[in-house]
Amino acid sequence: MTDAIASNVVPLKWEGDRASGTLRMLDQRRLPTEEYWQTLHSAEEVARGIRDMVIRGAPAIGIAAAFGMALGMRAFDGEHTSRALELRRLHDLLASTRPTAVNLFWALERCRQVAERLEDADNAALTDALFDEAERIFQDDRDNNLRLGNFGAALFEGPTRILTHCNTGALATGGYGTALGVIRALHAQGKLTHVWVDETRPYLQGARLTAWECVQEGIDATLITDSMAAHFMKLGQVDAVIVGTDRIARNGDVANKIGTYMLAVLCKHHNIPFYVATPLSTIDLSTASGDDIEIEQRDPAEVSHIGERQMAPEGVGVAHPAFDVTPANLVTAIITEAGVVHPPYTRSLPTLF
Ligand SMILES: CSC[C@@H](O)[C@@H](O)C(=O)COP(=O)(O)O
Repeated sequence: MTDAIASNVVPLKWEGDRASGTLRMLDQRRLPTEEYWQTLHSAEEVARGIRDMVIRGAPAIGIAAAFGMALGMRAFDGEHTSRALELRRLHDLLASTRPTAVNLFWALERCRQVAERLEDADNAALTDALFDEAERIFQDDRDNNLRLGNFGAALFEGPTRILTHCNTGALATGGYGTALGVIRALHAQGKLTHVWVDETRPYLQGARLTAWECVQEGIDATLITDSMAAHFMKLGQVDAVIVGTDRIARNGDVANKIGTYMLAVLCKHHNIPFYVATPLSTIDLSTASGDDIEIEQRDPAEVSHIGERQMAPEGVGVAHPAFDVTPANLVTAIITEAGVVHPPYTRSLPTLF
């Protein structure tokens, strides 16, 4: 796959050799004002990085978890007989970090299969194979994004104004991005007129990260609060909405950043297409519908405060579901590296695999 039009932004990188090297993670909590790379040595540190949102975005979480498994195995010097127990512990540690993004569990399952295949190999060989797998997951995700970006861009003929939500770019993936990957491809093909970037309350992934990626890439973007989307749609200034996803159920229901469902309803009202861009690794055919997807509940302080500053009075109740589920009937099409599928998703999604 060509790298020619890919951005250079990555959420993590390996530094040094496998025996003593470290995982470097770009601390996304400090962007856009500071580019600070954390240095991680262990599975425990990787788990903390995912839980604390140093790294976030469904595919990036999966990639980090795979490196966490490799780092965990590298540190293991026990007997072969206790290895299965240690692998289980590492799996559970990493799986407990965030519940909604299925890529986390998908990547850990790939690592489990590697360990199963190498059951009789020594610890060093298994560690090496887990590093190989983590690198493959990383590289494949980037390649898949480039593919799906081109499939997505082909849906648009002329000058296009896109609205997007949360951060689905290079920072959230192995590189390039899903929804932001389609936007990058449109930009590269000269078809993109403008991007509306939802700030994405309360964690501000749009304002802090998508806006930063657009500026880095020279993409003409305007930051809006989530509540302004309807206004610009009514003015006829949005041609399509493209979002990413943390998990798509078998019936096509889409879990994504809180506020996504609201956009899909607005699109229906304004007769605007609502697209979801995703690698196949985020499609979970084992989950029947969105009702079965666990929605992460995050710290209320992320809603009541902006940074350190308290915005709400003590004593008020605060809710913070980090994701919502958009019903399949509001989704115009799902864009993947294997092509674009349309409703009914119960029929079209399985054809992708
Ligand atoms: C390619 S990223 C798709 C989704 O993971 C993204 O839209 C999103 O909701 C990220 O949520 P986050 O809570 O920042 O991890």
